Amino acid sequence: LKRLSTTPPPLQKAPLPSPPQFPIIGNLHQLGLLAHRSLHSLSLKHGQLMLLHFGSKPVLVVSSAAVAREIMKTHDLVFANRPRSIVMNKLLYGSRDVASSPYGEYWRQIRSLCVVHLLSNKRVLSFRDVREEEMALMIDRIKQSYSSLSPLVVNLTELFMSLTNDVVCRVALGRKYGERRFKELLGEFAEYLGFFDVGDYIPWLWWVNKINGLYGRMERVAKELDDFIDSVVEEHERGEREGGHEDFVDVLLQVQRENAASGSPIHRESVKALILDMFAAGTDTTGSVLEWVMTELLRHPLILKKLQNEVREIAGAKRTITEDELEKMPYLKAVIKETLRLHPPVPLLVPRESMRDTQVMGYDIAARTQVFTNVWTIGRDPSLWARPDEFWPERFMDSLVDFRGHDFEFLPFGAGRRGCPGIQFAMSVDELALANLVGNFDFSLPVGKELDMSEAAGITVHKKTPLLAVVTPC
Ligand code: HEM
Repeated sequence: LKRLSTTPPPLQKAPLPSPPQFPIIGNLHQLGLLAHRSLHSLSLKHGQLMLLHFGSKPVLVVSSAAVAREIMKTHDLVFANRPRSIVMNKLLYGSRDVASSPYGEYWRQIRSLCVVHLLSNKRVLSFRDVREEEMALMIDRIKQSYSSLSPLVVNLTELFMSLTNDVVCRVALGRKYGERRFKELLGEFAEYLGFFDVGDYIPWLWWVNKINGLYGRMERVAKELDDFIDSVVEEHERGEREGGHEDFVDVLLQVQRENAASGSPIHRESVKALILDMFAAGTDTTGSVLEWVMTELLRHPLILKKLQNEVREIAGAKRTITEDELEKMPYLKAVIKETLRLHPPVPLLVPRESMRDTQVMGYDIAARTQVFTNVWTIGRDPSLWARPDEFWPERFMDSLVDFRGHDFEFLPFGAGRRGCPGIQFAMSVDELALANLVGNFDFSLPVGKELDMSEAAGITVHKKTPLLAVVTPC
């Protein structure tokens, strides 16, 4: 028999956590420079469904239409969650927005508010004159800078970002806010949104970005943006806004009043988070489509010519294209689709997370596995697309394939419950801008300039270098 000891055994030191197997990275896109491209190479080697480990987190990488269908259709509910993110919590009022909110009753309410009141077809149509005015301003600005004495080189990247920002500003806040600091803040905000935070994957390293000051910088940006949006909301509440359109803040305040009366109040922070979501999800993405479409058209002058013929024939001598006329421009729509296939603005979609253990294509997938769907790779899959790497809009002319989330080989806006609710909004801006640009101007590359096709890092993928073109009124 062993004698029972009354003295407690010495405390065992807890084993130190083993060093991370995964390199500590600052930005998702440094995961082999550009994530969607490096994940593409990995999937060529390892297949269309890969399970990686980012620190302590299992991460599923989907690179085929068949697996995407399993995730976003067959098991859409299981994968309807978004992973928790320290960055989103800091920037978006504890993830009270639609895009980063975890799946559940709150998300259902706020998404429905967004879909029914802000982004419905009827509401998008009601902003038609805002879009048409902004297009006319853009065209005038270019024409006024033109002189027949020297070629006019336009920074199209800048032009498109300012266009989409102005449209979203007017629609969401009621007027344009051109102040430099506001634009800088939105720029920093967008940059932080794409940040790959090591603390989300290796929890015991949560302090790294606190110590290096990054969280502090994010909190300052979030606070400044909050002060700004607060002042805009207060201005609306005091009824100080001059005339004009009913904007998103008006709509949300109205819904807030109605809900308060019926006993289910909407918090002020939810209103502000939704407004910020419109900027976060709507400006960069919509601008990126225009940037890539013009890049491809500069590379393919015959396609540009064919598009100009279609647009100019319908516009006639007046040149200004209205939204009604877009319906008569199937080639324009095909050109935009082809751009979205080759250059999806959000190539890995917004990450999702499984809510319980499940099976995908016969493999066991644990609860809380994060999912990246590489729609960039799927859009170039040679088993689904003829001449996959070629910019060939004709492929869409007699095809029913569309980007609304039913065709899993073409998912630039995602699909299922968490699919993008802003498709109508984005397409109405992109189609009108493209038609007016190619209707009014000829485009060529500046002499001696090569087209740089490289992509910059970020959750939304832009060109690495700004797109410059010689623009000549016709
Ligand atoms: C060409 C432009 C755009 C592209 C390519 C795009 C793409 C996407 C993608 C890939 C997602 C995630 C889908 C998923 O998880 O399955 C998403 C979500 C979202 N988008 Fe867009 N988007 C665009 C424009 C817009 C616009 C203009 C708005 C609003 C003004 C918007 C609002 C949202 C919101 C609120 C979500 C979150 C949905 C949720 O989590 O329930 N997007 N978008």
